[in-house]
Amino acid sequence: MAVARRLAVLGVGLIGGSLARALRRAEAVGEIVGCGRDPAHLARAVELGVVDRAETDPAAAVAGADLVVLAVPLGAMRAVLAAAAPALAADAVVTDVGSAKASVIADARAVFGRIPRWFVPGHPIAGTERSGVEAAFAELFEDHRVLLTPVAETDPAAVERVRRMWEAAGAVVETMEVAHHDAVLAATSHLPHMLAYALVDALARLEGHEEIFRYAAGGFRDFTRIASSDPVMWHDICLANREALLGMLRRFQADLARLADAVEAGDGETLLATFRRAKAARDAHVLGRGGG
Ligand SMILES: NC(=O)c1ccc[n+]([C@@H]2O[C@H](COP(=O)([O-])OP(=O)(O)OC[C@H]3O[C@@H](n4cnc5c(N)ncnc54)[C@H](O)[C@@H]3O)[C@@H](O)[C@H]2O)c1
Ligand SMILES: O=C(O)C(=O)C[C@]1(C(=O)O)C=C[C@@H](O)C=C1
Repeated sequence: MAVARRLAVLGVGLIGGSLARALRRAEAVGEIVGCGRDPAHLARAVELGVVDRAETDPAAAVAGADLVVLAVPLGAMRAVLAAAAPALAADAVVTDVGSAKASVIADARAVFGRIPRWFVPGHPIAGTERSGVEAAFAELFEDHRVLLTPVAETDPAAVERVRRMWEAAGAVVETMEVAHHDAVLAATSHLPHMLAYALVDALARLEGHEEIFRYAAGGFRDFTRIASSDPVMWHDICLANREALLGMLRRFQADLARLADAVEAGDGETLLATFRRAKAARDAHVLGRGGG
């Protein structure tokens, strides 16, 4: 069943491009119009068949579109939404894919003076450490969760339209309260990215770090994969979700300090108890589960 006659994707990168590919493969949309800052990047998106045509002006991209997806970094959301706003069609539903939700809702309120009933905040819990349209693929969202965070003003019909869009892309859609979303993602996504960046950066600043990295094996590679993610994107996420992330960072600092104290005291019991509790939790809740 068609989700949109014309889909506008503002930000044709990993997420926006993957969604466009998925909806095209599902034959769920008519024309797909892309928008971005870089004409060469946009030309590539057209050349790859990810979008049918592309515009550098958000207003030109959304003109006549009945479904609009904001897929730019969080730091660009407000400017792009403001540029698109005057050209939004009366029947357009607008959603986003931002990794934090309160900040995007604040952006919508800043642009429109209220939270539009046709704006449905969303977040696909799926991705990779890569960026750009070349990294986009149709299967990215299959069996992964998408969290929609409607607020009191949000039109239920608009929520259902966005739900159908994600389901056409193969995702499993859930709704979540805004602050809870930002707290949960601070724990499961934003903190882990901070830790991966911090570890690699700490080692990279050591004297003789070349030798250290030479002897880094699978464990280091696994743990630090996400440190290859786009720094601007994660700069934006950390500042957009500052309060929730700070709470998790302070909690983690205290837990790490307790582990350091146990090492210093030769307190093997505390180390064993911690490691056993963590292994049991990961085996029970993370291993073997489907998507994000
Ligand atoms: N990467 C992930 O794993 C992941 C997962 C879920 C959600 N997200 C969210 O998706 C959004 C996009 O992330 P991505 O991974 O697709 O990034 P990306 O860098 O692959 O794509 C972003 C696109 O937006 C364009 N862009 C940037 N600033 C712009 C501007 N001012 N005007 C117009 N276009 C602009 C870029 O040219 C690029 O094409 C972010 O808000 C991010 O939080 C990312
Ligand atoms: O799999 C990855 O590489 C990701 O970073 C995806 C990931 C995450 O798991 O933290 C990153 C950002 C998102 O907002 C959602 C998912």
